[in-house]
Amino acid sequence: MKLLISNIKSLVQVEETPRMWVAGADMAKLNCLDNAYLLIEDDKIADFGKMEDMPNYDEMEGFDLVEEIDATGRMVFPSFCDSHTHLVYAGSREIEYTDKIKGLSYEEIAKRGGGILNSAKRMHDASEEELYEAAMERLHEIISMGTGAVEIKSGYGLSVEDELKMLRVIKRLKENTPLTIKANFLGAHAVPSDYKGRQGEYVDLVINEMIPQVAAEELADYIDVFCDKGFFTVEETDRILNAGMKYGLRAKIHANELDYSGGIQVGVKYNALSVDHLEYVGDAEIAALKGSETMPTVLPGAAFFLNMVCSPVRKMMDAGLPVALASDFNPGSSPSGNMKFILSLACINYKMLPQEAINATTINSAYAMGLQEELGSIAKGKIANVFITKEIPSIEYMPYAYGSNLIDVVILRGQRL
Ligand SMILES: N=CN[C@@H](CCC(=O)O)C(=O)O
Ligand SMILES: [Zn+2]
Repeated sequence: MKLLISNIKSLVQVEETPRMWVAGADMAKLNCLDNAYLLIEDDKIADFGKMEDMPNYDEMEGFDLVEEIDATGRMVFPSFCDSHTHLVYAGSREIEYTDKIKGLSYEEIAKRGGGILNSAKRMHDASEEELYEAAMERLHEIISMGTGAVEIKSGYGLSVEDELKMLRVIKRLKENTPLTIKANFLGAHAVPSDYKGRQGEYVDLVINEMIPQVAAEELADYIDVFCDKGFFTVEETDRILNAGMKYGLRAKIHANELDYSGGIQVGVKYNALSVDHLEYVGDAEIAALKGSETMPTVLPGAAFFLNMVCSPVRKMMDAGLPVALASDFNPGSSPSGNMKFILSLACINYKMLPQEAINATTINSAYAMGLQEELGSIAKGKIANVFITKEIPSIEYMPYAYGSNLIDVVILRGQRL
Protein backbone atom coordinates (compact mmCIF):
# COMPACT_ATOMS: atom_id res chain seq x y z
CA MET A 1 0.00 0.00 0.00
CA LYS A 2 1.35 3.41 -0.98
CA LEU A 3 0.58 6.86 0.36
CA LEU A 4 1.88 9.97 -1.37
CA ILE A 5 2.06 13.38 0.27
CA SER A 6 2.62 16.04 -2.39
CA ASN A 7 3.15 19.81 -2.55
CA ILE A 8 4.64 19.87 0.95
CA LYS A 9 5.58 23.42 1.85
CA SER A 10 8.55 22.12 3.83
CA LEU A 11 9.64 18.56 4.58
CA VAL A 12 11.39 18.92 7.93
CA GLN A 13 14.39 17.00 9.33
CA VAL A 14 15.39 15.30 6.10
CA GLU A 15 18.34 12.94 6.46
CA GLU A 16 20.37 11.81 3.43
CA THR A 17 23.06 10.00 5.43
CA PRO A 18 22.29 8.31 8.72
CA ARG A 19 23.41 10.07 11.87
CA MET A 20 23.73 8.82 15.41
CA TRP A 21 22.70 12.20 16.83
CA VAL A 22 23.20 15.92 16.27
CA ALA A 23 25.61 17.72 18.62
CA GLY A 24 27.02 21.13 19.46
CA ALA A 25 26.82 23.81 16.76
CA ASP A 26 25.18 21.31 14.38
CA MET A 27 22.08 21.38 16.53
CA ALA A 28 21.19 24.74 14.97
CA LYS A 29 21.14 23.12 11.53
CA LEU A 30 17.89 21.56 10.41
CA ASN A 31 17.80 20.03 6.98
CA CYS A 32 14.52 20.83 5.22
CA LEU A 33 13.28 20.39 1.64
CA ASP A 34 10.87 23.03 0.39
CA ASN A 35 8.14 22.19 -2.13
CA ALA A 36 8.60 18.49 -1.59
CA TYR A 37 6.89 15.13 -1.80
CA LEU A 38 7.03 12.10 0.49
CA LEU A 39 6.19 8.57 -0.59
CA ILE A 40 5.26 6.00 2.06
CA GLU A 41 5.11 2.31 1.23
CA ASP A 42 3.47 0.06 3.80
CA ASP A 43 4.93 1.21 7.12
CA LYS A 44 8.16 2.75 5.79
CA ILE A 45 9.37 5.92 4.13
CA ALA A 46 10.07 4.85 0.53
CA ASP A 47 11.14 8.08 -1.14
CA PHE A 48 11.11 11.86 -0.92
CA GLY A 49 12.42 14.80 -2.89
CA LYS A 50 11.56 18.09 -4.55
CA MET A 51 8.24 18.27 -6.40
CA GLU A 52 10.05 19.05 -9.65
CA ASP A 53 11.89 15.72 -9.36
CA MET A 54 8.85 13.64 -8.40
CA PRO A 55 8.47 10.60 -10.66
CA ASN A 56 5.25 10.41 -12.63
CA TYR A 57 3.71 7.75 -10.43
CA ASP A 58 0.40 7.74 -12.35
CA GLU A 59 2.12 6.36 -15.40
CA MET A 60 4.20 3.77 -13.61
CA GLU A 61 3.10 0.25 -14.33
CA GLY A 62 1.88 -1.70 -11.32
CA PHE A 63 2.13 1.34 -9.06
CA ASP A 64 -0.80 0.91 -6.66
CA LEU A 65 -1.15 4.31 -5.06
CA VAL A 66 -3.88 4.10 -2.45
CA GLU A 67 -4.05 7.66 -1.23
CA GLU A 68 -2.62 11.04 -2.12
CA ILE A 69 -2.64 13.97 0.29
CA ASP A 70 -2.13 17.43 -1.16
CA ALA A 71 -0.20 19.28 1.57
CA THR A 72 -0.15 22.70 -0.07
CA GLY A 73 0.80 25.32 2.55
CA ARG A 74 1.50 22.66 5.15
CA MET A 75 4.67 21.09 6.51
CA VAL A 76 5.59 17.50 7.26
CA PHE A 77 7.60 16.65 10.37
CA PRO A 78 8.90 13.32 11.62
CA SER A 79 6.84 12.44 14.70
CA PHE A 80 8.22 13.55 18.04
CA CYS A 81 10.15 10.96 20.03
CA ASP A 82 9.40 11.31 23.72
CA SER A 83 12.23 9.51 25.50
CA HIS A 84 11.20 10.01 29.15
CA THR A 85 7.69 9.47 30.54
CA HIS A 86 5.89 7.87 33.47
CA LEU A 87 2.54 7.71 31.73
CA VAL A 88 1.25 4.56 33.40
CA TYR A 89 -0.18 5.88 36.65
CA ALA A 90 -3.33 5.79 38.73
CA GLY A 91 -5.01 9.07 39.59
CA SER A 92 -3.91 12.65 39.29
CA ARG A 93 -2.15 14.68 42.00
CA GLU A 94 -3.65 18.15 41.80
CA ILE A 95 -3.75 18.41 45.62
CA GLU A 96 0.05 18.54 45.61
CA TYR A 97 -0.20 21.09 42.87
CA THR A 98 -1.95 23.37 45.33
CA ASP A 99 0.68 22.57 47.99
CA LYS A 100 3.33 23.64 45.50
CA ILE A 101 1.49 26.88 44.83
CA LYS A 102 1.54 27.46 48.60
CA GLY A 103 5.31 27.12 48.50
CA LEU A 104 6.17 23.55 49.53
CA SER A 105 9.18 22.15 47.71
CA TYR A 106 9.29 18.88 45.78
CA GLU A 107 11.41 17.36 48.55
CA GLU A 108 9.06 18.61 51.30
CA ILE A 109 6.06 17.11 49.53
CA ALA A 110 7.95 13.83 49.11
CA LYS A 111 8.90 13.81 52.83
CA ARG A 112 5.21 14.19 53.81
CA GLY A 113 4.38 10.97 51.96
CA GLY A 114 3.17 12.83 48.91
CA GLY A 115 4.87 12.74 45.57
CA ILE A 116 5.93 9.38 44.23
CA LEU A 117 4.68 7.53 47.35
CA ASN A 118 1.22 8.98 46.81
CA SER A 119 1.20 7.51 43.30
CA ALA A 120 2.57 4.22 44.65
CA LYS A 121 -0.41 3.89 47.01
CA ARG A 122 -2.85 4.43 44.17
CA MET A 123 -0.88 2.11 41.90
CA HIS A 124 -1.23 -0.66 44.48
CA ASP A 125 -5.02 -0.24 44.57
CA ALA A 126 -5.51 -0.09 40.81
CA SER A 127 -6.19 -3.13 38.64
CA GLU A 128 -4.10 -3.90 35.59
CA GLU A 129 -7.15 -3.25 33.45
CA GLU A 130 -7.78 0.20 34.96
CA LEU A 131 -4.14 1.15 34.48
CA TYR A 132 -4.17 -0.09 30.91
CA GLU A 133 -7.32 1.84 29.98
CA ALA A 134 -6.09 5.09 31.52
CA ALA A 135 -2.65 4.81 29.94
CA MET A 136 -4.14 3.96 26.53
CA GLU A 137 -6.18 7.14 26.73
CA ARG A 138 -2.98 9.09 27.41
CA LEU A 139 -1.33 7.38 24.46
CA HIS A 140 -4.18 8.48 22.20
CA GLU A 141 -3.76 12.00 23.48
CA ILE A 142 -0.02 12.14 22.77
CA ILE A 143 -0.51 10.55 19.35
CA SER A 144 -2.90 13.38 18.46
CA MET A 145 -0.22 15.84 19.59
CA GLY A 146 2.40 14.42 17.23
CA THR A 147 4.29 11.83 19.25
CA GLY A 148 5.31 8.67 17.39
CA ALA A 149 7.56 6.93 19.92
CA VAL A 150 7.55 6.98 23.68
CA GLU A 151 9.55 5.52 26.55
CA ILE A 152 7.46 4.54 29.57
CA LYS A 153 8.88 3.83 33.03
CA SER A 154 7.65 1.72 35.88
CA GLY A 155 8.49 3.17 39.29
CA TYR A 156 5.13 3.73 40.96
CA GLY A 157 4.93 0.08 42.03
CA LEU A 158 7.86 -0.07 44.47
CA SER A 159 7.12 -3.72 45.31
CA VAL A 160 7.91 -6.79 43.25
CA GLU A 161 4.26 -7.39 42.50
CA ASP A 162 3.34 -3.81 41.61
CA GLU A 163 6.46 -3.09 39.55
CA LEU A 164 5.69 -6.21 37.51
CA LYS A 165 2.08 -5.10 37.22
CA MET A 166 3.16 -1.74 35.75
CA LEU A 167 5.59 -3.37 33.33
CA ARG A 168 2.96 -5.87 32.16
CA VAL A 169 0.68 -2.94 31.42
CA ILE A 170 3.46 -1.33 29.35
CA LYS A 171 3.93 -4.62 27.50
CA ARG A 172 0.21 -4.70 26.65
CA LEU A 173 0.38 -1.09 25.48
CA LYS A 174 3.31 -2.01 23.23
CA GLU A 175 1.29 -4.79 21.66
CA ASN A 176 -1.80 -2.72 21.03
CA THR A 177 -0.70 0.62 19.64
CA PRO A 178 1.05 1.78 16.47
CA LEU A 179 3.35 3.89 18.66
CA THR A 180 6.85 2.53 19.21
CA ILE A 181 7.21 2.01 22.96
CA LYS A 182 10.30 1.30 25.05
CA ALA A 183 9.87 0.06 28.63
CA ASN A 184 12.16 1.23 31.43
CA PHE A 185 12.29 -0.53 34.82
CA LEU A 186 12.49 2.09 37.58
CA GLY A 187 12.18 0.06 40.77
CA ALA A 188 14.57 2.52 42.43
CA HIS A 189 12.31 5.55 42.03
CA ALA A 190 11.72 6.08 45.77
CA VAL A 191 11.98 4.06 48.96
CA PRO A 192 8.47 2.73 49.77
CA SER A 193 7.00 3.56 53.20
CA ASP A 194 7.32 -0.03 54.50
CA TYR A 195 11.09 0.18 53.92
CA LYS A 196 11.47 3.55 55.71
CA GLY A 197 14.85 3.56 57.44
CA ARG A 198 15.85 0.40 55.58
CA GLN A 199 16.87 1.84 52.24
CA GLY A 200 19.70 -0.69 51.82
CA GLU A 201 17.24 -3.55 52.13
CA TYR A 202 15.03 -2.01 49.47
CA VAL A 203 18.03 -1.73 47.15
CA ASP A 204 18.69 -5.43 47.83
CA LEU A 205 15.09 -6.20 46.89
CA VAL A 206 15.49 -4.32 43.60
CA ILE A 207 18.71 -6.17 42.83
CA ASN A 208 17.90 -9.67 44.06
CA GLU A 209 14.23 -9.99 43.24
CA MET A 210 12.92 -7.30 40.95
CA ILE A 211 15.66 -7.27 38.30
CA PRO A 212 15.77 -11.08 37.83
CA GLN A 213 11.97 -11.27 37.51
CA VAL A 214 11.76 -8.32 35.15
CA ALA A 215 14.45 -9.93 33.00
CA ALA A 216 12.88 -13.39 33.14
CA GLU A 217 9.59 -12.03 31.80
CA GLU A 218 11.46 -9.77 29.33
CA LEU A 219 9.44 -6.82 30.54
CA ALA A 220 12.00 -4.02 30.19
CA ASP A 221 14.35 -2.60 27.61
CA TYR A 222 16.17 -0.35 30.09
CA ILE A 223 16.89 0.17 33.77
CA ASP A 224 16.52 3.44 35.65
CA VAL A 225 17.41 4.84 39.10
CA PHE A 226 16.48 8.20 40.62
CA CYS A 227 20.04 9.10 41.61
CA ASP A 228 19.59 12.32 43.51
CA LYS A 229 19.62 14.07 46.86
CA GLY A 230 17.04 12.44 49.16
CA PHE A 231 16.51 9.47 46.84
CA PHE A 232 19.24 6.98 45.81
CA THR A 233 22.98 7.49 46.32
CA VAL A 234 25.73 7.03 43.76
CA GLU A 235 26.81 3.80 45.50
CA GLU A 236 23.28 2.40 45.41
CA THR A 237 22.90 3.46 41.79
CA ASP A 238 26.21 1.80 40.95
CA ARG A 239 25.05 -1.48 42.48
CA ILE A 240 21.69 -1.39 40.73
CA LEU A 241 23.09 -0.49 37.29
CA ASN A 242 25.74 -3.16 37.67
CA ALA A 243 23.08 -5.76 38.45
CA GLY A 244 20.91 -4.56 35.56
CA MET A 245 23.83 -4.74 33.15
CA LYS A 246 24.31 -8.42 33.99
CA TYR A 247 20.76 -9.00 32.76
CA GLY A 248 21.32 -6.99 29.58
CA LEU A 249 19.44 -3.90 30.81
CA ARG A 250 21.12 -0.71 29.65
CA ALA A 251 20.83 2.31 31.93
CA LYS A 252 18.72 5.39 31.28
CA ILE A 253 18.66 7.26 34.56
CA HIS A 254 17.32 10.25 36.49
CA ALA A 255 20.25 12.43 37.50
CA ASN A 256 21.10 15.86 38.87
CA GLU A 257 17.58 17.20 39.16
CA LEU A 258 17.90 18.30 42.77
CA ASP A 259 21.66 18.64 43.21
CA TYR A 260 25.10 17.80 41.83
CA SER A 261 24.31 14.20 42.69
CA GLY A 262 27.08 12.31 40.89
CA GLY A 263 24.32 10.70 38.85
CA ILE A 264 25.74 11.86 35.54
CA GLN A 265 29.16 10.37 36.29
CA VAL A 266 27.79 7.02 37.43
CA GLY A 267 25.49 6.95 34.40
CA VAL A 268 28.41 7.54 32.04
CA LYS A 269 30.43 4.90 33.91
CA TYR A 270 27.76 2.35 32.94
CA ASN A 271 27.47 3.70 29.38
CA ALA A 272 23.92 4.85 30.06
CA LEU A 273 21.92 5.56 26.95
CA SER A 274 20.77 8.79 28.55
CA VAL A 275 20.98 10.77 31.76
CA ASP A 276 17.86 12.82 32.32
CA HIS A 277 16.73 16.05 34.07
CA LEU A 278 20.20 17.68 34.49
CA GLU A 279 19.28 20.90 36.28
CA TYR A 280 22.66 20.74 38.05
CA VAL A 281 25.42 20.44 35.45
CA GLY A 282 28.86 21.98 35.86
CA ASP A 283 32.25 21.55 34.25
CA ALA A 284 32.85 18.14 35.87
CA GLU A 285 29.55 16.78 34.54
CA ILE A 286 30.21 18.15 31.06
CA ALA A 287 33.70 16.63 31.10
CA ALA A 288 32.18 13.26 32.03
CA LEU A 289 29.67 13.44 29.18
CA LYS A 290 32.24 14.52 26.55
CA GLY A 291 33.31 11.57 24.43
CA SER A 292 30.66 9.30 25.97
CA GLU A 293 27.72 7.64 24.21
CA THR A 294 25.28 9.01 26.78
CA MET A 295 22.62 11.47 25.65
CA PRO A 296 22.06 14.40 28.03
CA THR A 297 18.28 14.71 28.19
CA VAL A 298 16.51 17.75 29.53
CA LEU A 299 12.89 17.80 30.73
CA PRO A 300 11.60 21.36 30.43
CA GLY A 301 8.06 20.41 31.47
CA ALA A 302 9.16 19.29 34.94
CA ALA A 303 11.37 22.35 35.48
CA PHE A 304 8.49 24.59 34.38
CA PHE A 305 5.88 22.83 36.51
CA LEU A 306 8.11 22.71 39.60
CA ASN A 307 9.53 26.18 38.98
CA MET A 308 13.10 24.89 39.13
CA VAL A 309 16.32 26.26 37.74
CA CYS A 310 16.84 25.53 34.07
CA SER A 311 19.45 23.06 32.93
CA PRO A 312 22.46 24.83 31.31
CA VAL A 313 21.59 23.59 27.85
CA ARG A 314 23.56 26.29 26.01
CA LYS A 315 26.68 25.47 28.00
CA MET A 316 26.33 21.80 27.07
CA MET A 317 25.83 22.57 23.39
CA ASP A 318 28.74 25.05 23.41
CA ALA A 319 30.87 22.22 24.78
CA GLY A 320 29.94 20.19 21.71
CA LEU A 321 27.44 17.89 23.42
CA PRO A 322 24.14 16.73 21.96
CA VAL A 323 20.96 17.46 23.90
CA ALA A 324 17.61 15.66 23.79
CA LEU A 325 14.30 16.91 25.14
CA ALA A 326 11.44 14.85 26.56
CA SER A 327 8.11 15.55 28.26
CA ASP A 328 8.52 13.61 31.54
CA PHE A 329 4.74 13.05 31.37
CA ASN A 330 3.81 12.03 34.95
CA PRO A 331 1.17 12.95 37.53
CA GLY A 332 3.51 14.77 39.90
CA SER A 333 6.03 16.95 38.13
CA SER A 334 4.85 17.19 34.54
CA PRO A 335 1.23 16.26 33.88
CA SER A 336 1.45 16.75 30.12
CA GLY A 337 2.90 14.83 27.20
CA ASN A 338 2.58 17.72 24.76
CA MET A 339 5.90 17.73 22.92
CA LYS A 340 5.01 20.82 20.93
CA PHE A 341 4.75 22.69 24.23
CA ILE A 342 8.14 21.24 25.18
CA LEU A 343 9.50 22.87 22.01
CA SER A 344 8.10 26.20 23.16
CA LEU A 345 9.46 25.84 26.71
CA ALA A 346 12.89 24.93 25.32
CA CYS A 347 12.94 28.06 23.17
CA ILE A 348 11.54 30.44 25.78
CA ASN A 349 13.15 29.19 29.00
CA TYR A 350 16.36 27.60 27.70
CA LYS A 351 16.99 29.99 24.81
CA MET A 352 17.19 27.12 22.36
CA LEU A 353 16.64 28.03 18.72
CA PRO A 354 13.58 26.37 17.17
CA GLN A 355 15.93 24.31 14.98
CA GLU A 356 17.87 23.13 18.05
CA ALA A 357 14.68 22.23 19.86
CA ILE A 358 13.36 20.29 16.85
CA ASN A 359 16.61 18.31 16.62
CA ALA A 360 16.36 17.65 20.35
CA THR A 361 12.79 16.29 20.11
CA THR A 362 13.33 14.16 17.01
CA ILE A 363 16.69 12.61 16.09
CA ASN A 364 18.33 13.13 19.49
CA SER A 365 15.38 11.87 21.50
CA ALA A 366 15.18 8.90 19.11
CA TYR A 367 18.79 8.14 20.08
CA ALA A 368 17.84 8.41 23.75
CA MET A 369 15.46 5.48 23.13
CA GLY A 370 17.86 3.50 20.95
CA LEU A 371 15.69 4.26 17.93
CA GLN A 372 17.84 6.56 15.80
CA GLU A 373 18.04 4.01 12.99
CA GLU A 374 14.27 3.63 12.83
CA LEU A 375 12.76 6.99 13.74
CA GLY A 376 13.52 10.65 14.41
CA SER A 377 13.99 11.90 10.85
CA ILE A 378 12.71 11.67 7.30
CA ALA A 379 14.99 9.06 5.78
CA LYS A 380 14.45 6.23 3.34
CA GLY A 381 13.71 2.97 5.13
CA LYS A 382 12.73 4.58 8.42
CA ILE A 383 9.34 3.90 9.98
CA ALA A 384 6.73 6.22 8.47
CA ASN A 385 5.74 8.09 11.61
CA VAL A 386 5.09 11.67 10.54
CA PHE A 387 2.61 14.47 11.03
CA ILE A 388 1.28 17.09 8.66
CA THR A 389 0.83 20.53 10.13
CA LYS A 390 -1.98 22.97 9.52
CA GLU A 391 -1.03 25.86 7.22
CA ILE A 392 1.84 27.61 8.97
CA PRO A 393 4.14 30.38 7.75
CA SER A 394 7.46 28.98 8.98
CA ILE A 395 9.16 26.32 11.10
CA GLU A 396 9.65 28.90 13.86
CA TYR A 397 5.86 29.25 14.06
CA MET A 398 5.63 25.80 15.68
CA PRO A 399 7.17 26.77 19.05
CA TYR A 400 6.06 30.41 18.70
CA ALA A 401 2.32 29.62 18.63
CA TYR A 402 2.69 27.81 21.93
CA GLY A 403 -0.98 27.35 22.69
CA SER A 404 -2.25 26.41 19.25
CA ASN A 405 -2.82 22.91 18.00
CA LEU A 406 -1.03 23.02 14.66
CA ILE A 407 -1.11 19.30 13.95
CA ASP A 408 -3.57 18.37 11.24
CA VAL A 409 -2.89 14.79 10.14
CA VAL A 410 -1.04 12.06 12.02
CA ILE A 411 0.46 9.10 10.17
CA LEU A 412 1.87 6.20 12.18
CA ARG A 413 3.48 3.18 10.52
CA GLY A 414 2.20 4.46 7.20
CA GLN A 415 -1.42 4.58 8.37
CA ARG A 416 -3.32 7.82 8.47
CA LEU A 417 -5.10 8.00 11.85
N1 LIG B 1 12.22 12.96 39.38
C1 LIG B 1 11.77 11.86 39.59
N2 LIG B 1 10.66 11.29 39.10
C2 LIG B 1 9.64 11.92 38.34
C3 LIG B 1 8.61 12.50 39.22
C4 LIG B 1 7.56 11.58 39.43
C5 LIG B 1 6.52 12.04 40.39
O1 LIG B 1 6.61 13.09 41.04
O2 LIG B 1 5.56 11.30 40.41
C6 LIG B 1 10.20 12.91 37.37
O3 LIG B 1 10.92 12.48 36.47
O4 LIG B 1 9.94 14.11 37.42
ZN1 LIG C 1 11.16 10.92 35.31
